[in-house]
Amino acid sequence: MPTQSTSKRLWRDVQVFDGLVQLSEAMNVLVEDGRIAGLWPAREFNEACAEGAACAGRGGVLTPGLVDCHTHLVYAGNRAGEFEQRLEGVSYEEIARAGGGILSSVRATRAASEDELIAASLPRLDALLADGVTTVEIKSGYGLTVADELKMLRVARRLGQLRPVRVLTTLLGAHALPPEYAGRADDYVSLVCEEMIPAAAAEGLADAVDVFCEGIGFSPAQCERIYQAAKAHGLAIKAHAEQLSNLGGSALAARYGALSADHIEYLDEAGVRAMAEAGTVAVLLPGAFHVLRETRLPPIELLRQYGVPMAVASDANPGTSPICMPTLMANLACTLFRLTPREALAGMTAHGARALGLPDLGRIAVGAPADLCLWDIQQPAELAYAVQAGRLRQRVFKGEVVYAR
Ligand SMILES: N=CN[C@@H](CCC(=O)O)C(=O)O
Ligand SMILES: [Zn+2]
Repeated sequence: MPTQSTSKRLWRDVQVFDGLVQLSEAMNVLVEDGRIAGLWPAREFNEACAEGAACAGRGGVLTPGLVDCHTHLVYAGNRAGEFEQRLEGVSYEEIARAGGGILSSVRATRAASEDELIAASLPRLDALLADGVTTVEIKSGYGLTVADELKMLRVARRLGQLRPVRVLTTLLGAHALPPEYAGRADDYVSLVCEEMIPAAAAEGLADAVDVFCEGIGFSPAQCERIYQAAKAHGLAIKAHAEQLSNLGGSALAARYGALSADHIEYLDEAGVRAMAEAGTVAVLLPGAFHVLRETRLPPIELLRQYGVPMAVASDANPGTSPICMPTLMANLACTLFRLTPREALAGMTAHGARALGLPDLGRIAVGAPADLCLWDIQQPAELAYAVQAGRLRQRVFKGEVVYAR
């Protein structure tokens, strides 16, 4: 893995997408001590500004490192068989109610050791990194016992030590009702609130708590109990909401100050308004929409009207989105959801970072952490336009060039 030793580096004559917009002319970008120290139009650039800086790259498009703010990267096994069933007309919900779906991945993940989960998950993480990711959120949710959920979170933390990437972890104990609690969902929610959340918080294993608020998941009342426990332990809140039906899960999450409500195909105007008022980010997951062959579109125009920031993420998981390519998500966000390429890229940078409570990330601005990608393309929109691996020339993490070719 090539690295450079100087801490002062200069990228020259690059087109810049700053996380929200494309800058109007070619720029020079100076990085020092892991942060962006200067940003000048290339034509105005004065060598004295960057004295002592090594030239790290010239030409191409510089973007913030991509932020994949919603993944289920850690799991064992796969669900290719269910993919075939769904193609034959069996629905995701029917498979779940028959004990497959998430519970199928739970069986495989419970049976796997931490090392086995690392071995299974690293290639997926590497695929994200090869496509420009510098920050990734990883959820638990395939353990559904205290020990197995903590195991997943530990694996997620270890992945962040094995590769130059920032990993945020989210406890998703309320992903599905484990079979041993059949008919006793409230008791399982008590386990999540009284044992899982306190244990994850005490061990520093979770940055946030998520729920699956859905008919095949948990009711709004059950989710609310989980949010109260998360808040009591100082953890941020997220929601899988309005994916298959409208239960008002996004508005509930917003009332608890959630960082994000994710999926949201069935979100209504009241939910959009609640999110706008709370500053809750809408996380769009076009991979799951595509794989489930969903037809109900998220309310993109309403989200725009109310000024709700829209993030875009891979939702990499074995069931609804077995896809580890964020730039493909940018393409699907445009083709399926009609986002503009600029919106899709903001969704994978500035707004993705905001969905993780990290507003300094995902930007190219003086003072921001220097997580960057240099791409061999002419203009930023190409990242959403073409689906093509191998365009990443450099990946920069905390000011270090951690990948170069
Ligand atoms: N909707 C719930 N959770 C995941 C899917 C998990 C699975 O099917 O394994 C999602 O984000 O789509
Ligand atoms: Zn998810």
